[in-house]
Amino acid sequence: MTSSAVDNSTIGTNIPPNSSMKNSSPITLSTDKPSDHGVDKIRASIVQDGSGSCNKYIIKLHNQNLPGTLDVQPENTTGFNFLGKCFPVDDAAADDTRSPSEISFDDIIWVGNKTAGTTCYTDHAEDSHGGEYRDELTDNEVAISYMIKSDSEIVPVTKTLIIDNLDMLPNDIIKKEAGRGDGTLDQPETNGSNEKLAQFMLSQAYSDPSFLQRRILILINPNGGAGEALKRFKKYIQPILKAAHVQYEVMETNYHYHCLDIVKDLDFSKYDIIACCSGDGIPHEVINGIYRRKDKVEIFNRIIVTQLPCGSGNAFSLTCHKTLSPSYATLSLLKSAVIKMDLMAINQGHGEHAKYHLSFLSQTYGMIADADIGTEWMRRVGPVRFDLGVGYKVITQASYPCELFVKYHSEGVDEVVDHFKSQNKNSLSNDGHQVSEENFDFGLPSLNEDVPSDWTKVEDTNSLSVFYTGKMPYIAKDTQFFPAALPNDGTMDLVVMHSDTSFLKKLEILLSIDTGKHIFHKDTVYGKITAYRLIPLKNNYISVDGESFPLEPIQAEVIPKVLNIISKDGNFMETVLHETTAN
Ligand SMILES: Nc1ncnc2c1ncn2[C@@H]1O[C@H](COP(=O)(O)OP(=O)(O)OP(=O)(O)O)[C@@H](O)[C@H]1O
Repeated sequence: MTSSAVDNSTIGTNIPPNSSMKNSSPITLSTDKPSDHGVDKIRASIVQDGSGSCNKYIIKLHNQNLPGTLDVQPENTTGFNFLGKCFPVDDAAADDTRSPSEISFDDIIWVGNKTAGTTCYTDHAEDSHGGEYRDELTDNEVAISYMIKSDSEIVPVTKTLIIDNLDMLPNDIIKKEAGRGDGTLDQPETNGSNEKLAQFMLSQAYSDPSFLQRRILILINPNGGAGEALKRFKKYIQPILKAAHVQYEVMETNYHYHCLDIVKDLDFSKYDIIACCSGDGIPHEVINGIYRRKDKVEIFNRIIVTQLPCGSGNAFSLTCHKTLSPSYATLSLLKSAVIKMDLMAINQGHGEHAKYHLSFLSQTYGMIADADIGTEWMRRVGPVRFDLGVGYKVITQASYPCELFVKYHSEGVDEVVDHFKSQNKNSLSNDGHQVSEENFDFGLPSLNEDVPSDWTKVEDTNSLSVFYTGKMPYIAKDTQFFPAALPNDGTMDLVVMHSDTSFLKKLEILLSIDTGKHIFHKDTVYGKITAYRLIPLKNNYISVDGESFPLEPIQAEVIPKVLNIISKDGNFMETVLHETTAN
C-alpha cells in the first residue's frame, strides 16, 4: 500500500468569488524580478476571461510560453469495438484547445503559497514529484500545478508564477494603500503574505476547493485492461494525484472477486472516494461489497464510487467523466461535483434460495450476452471477438426465446423522449437525498409468484434476439445503447430486438447504435421501466454489468438515488437526445 499525505499548510479554503474585478484589464507592474532559486518562474497576470467560458478569469503569461508537448507515448485506452468501429485514442485530446500563452483555471489542480518543487512528468511515477524543494515565496508569487497536453493524454507540471497585476485582485486579497487623492494607487501589497492570493486562485480553480480534501482509495485490478491497468495508473493517474497533493492509498486486487473481500472489512471512515482503476467489473464488486455490509446505508450515504478507466470495458468513466482517457478522467475526479445515481436491484432464486445483487450498468440476455460472454474462449483475439460474435449471430438469425414482463414508466420512444425532455434539466443536482434501510426492502414479488397486474407482458419474445436494460447511456465508446438514460430519474432503459426482423433492417439498427438512433427504428422496442422479470427459455447467458450470472429467471427493480458518483458537468455524457431535445 502506498500513500501520499495532504499538506494542509499549502492548500487554501474556499473564498467566494469577488465581483470587484469586473471589467478589469491586465496591468503589468514589473516590480519583481524572477529570483534565482533555480525554480522556473513565470511572469503572469490574472485577467478576466473574455472567451465566454464558465470561469471568470484566466492567467495570461508574459513573454513565456507553456512547456511544449511532453514526450509521453499515448496508450490505447479504448473500450471494445462495436461492429468493426475502432477508435484507438480518446476524443478528449482531439477537442483540447489549450493555448501556450495562457493557463485556464480549469487546468489548475493545485495552488500553494510555497513552492513544491519544479515538477516535470517522467515515466517513473515515483519521481514525478520532483525534489521536495520548498521555499517561501514573495507576496505576489504562487506555486501552481496545472495540466498540459501530451499526445492523447494530459500531464501535470508545477511552476511558480509572479503575478504582475495584484492591484486588480479583489480588495480582500490585497491591501491597497490609501489613495493619494488623485485617484491613483501606490504599488499594492498583499495582506502580509501570498496566502490569500493562493486561496483566491484555488477558489477559481475549483468550484469547491474542499474537493482537494477528499481522501481517495485507489483499487487497481492489475489484470484489467489486458494487464495494463497498473502501468496506466502509474503513468497517467498517479502523477496527477501527487501534483494535486491529494491524499490517496492504493490497493491491488489479487484474484477474481478479491474486491468483495476488500470491501467486506474496509474501514470506510478513512476514505471519501473509492476510485476503481479497472474496467467495469471492480465498481460492480465495490457496490455489491457495500450492499452486503450491515452499515451499507451509512456507507452509501457518504462514500463516492468512481472509475478511472484502466480496463477493457470502461462504460462508467465514459458516461460520468465523459472520457476513456485515464488522465482526463483523473482531472474530472479532482474537479467535478457529486450527483446521486439510481442502482438496480437484481433477484434470482426464491424462498431460501433468493439471491440479491446490485447492478449499476446493465443486464442482458440474448445476442449481446452471447457475443460477449459466449466468446470468452476467443479472448486472445482481442476486443474484435465481440464484433465477430454479433456478426455471426446476426447472419444466423439467432433467437433467444424467453418470457418477459416489464413495469413500464414510458412505453415507446415518443413517451421516452417526452420524459427525457422533462427530466434532463431538473433531475441532476444533488438534492441531499439520503438512503435509508427502506431503499433495500425491495418491492419485487417472489419469483415463484405471478408478476403484479400493472406489469406488461412483452409480445413475440419467442423470437427475441436482444434483451438489454441499462442505467448508463454508453456501454462503450460510440455505443449509445441507452441514449435516454439519466442518472437519477428512477427508471432503467429497455431495448428489445427480434430475430425475425430482416437481416438488412437488423444490420441497419445495429449500425445506428453508435449514434443512438436505433431507438427511433420501428423494429426496436425502447422504453423506460422501473422493474422487469425475464424467464430464459434457451441455453444461453445472462450478463449483469458484464459479469456472467446464472441462466435462470431474473428480475430487477430500480432503487432511486443510492450511489454517490462524480460526474463531469453534473450530468451523463451527451447523447443523440441532447441534440434532438435541445431548445
Ligand atoms: N488479480 C486478479 N486476477 C484475476 N482476476 C482479477 C484480479 N483482480 C480482479 N479480477 C477480476 O477481473 C474481472 C474483470 O475486471 P475489470 O472489469 O476491472 O477488468 P477488464 O479489463 O475490463 O476485464 P474484462 O475484459 O474481463 O471485462 C473482475 O471480475 C475481477 O474480479
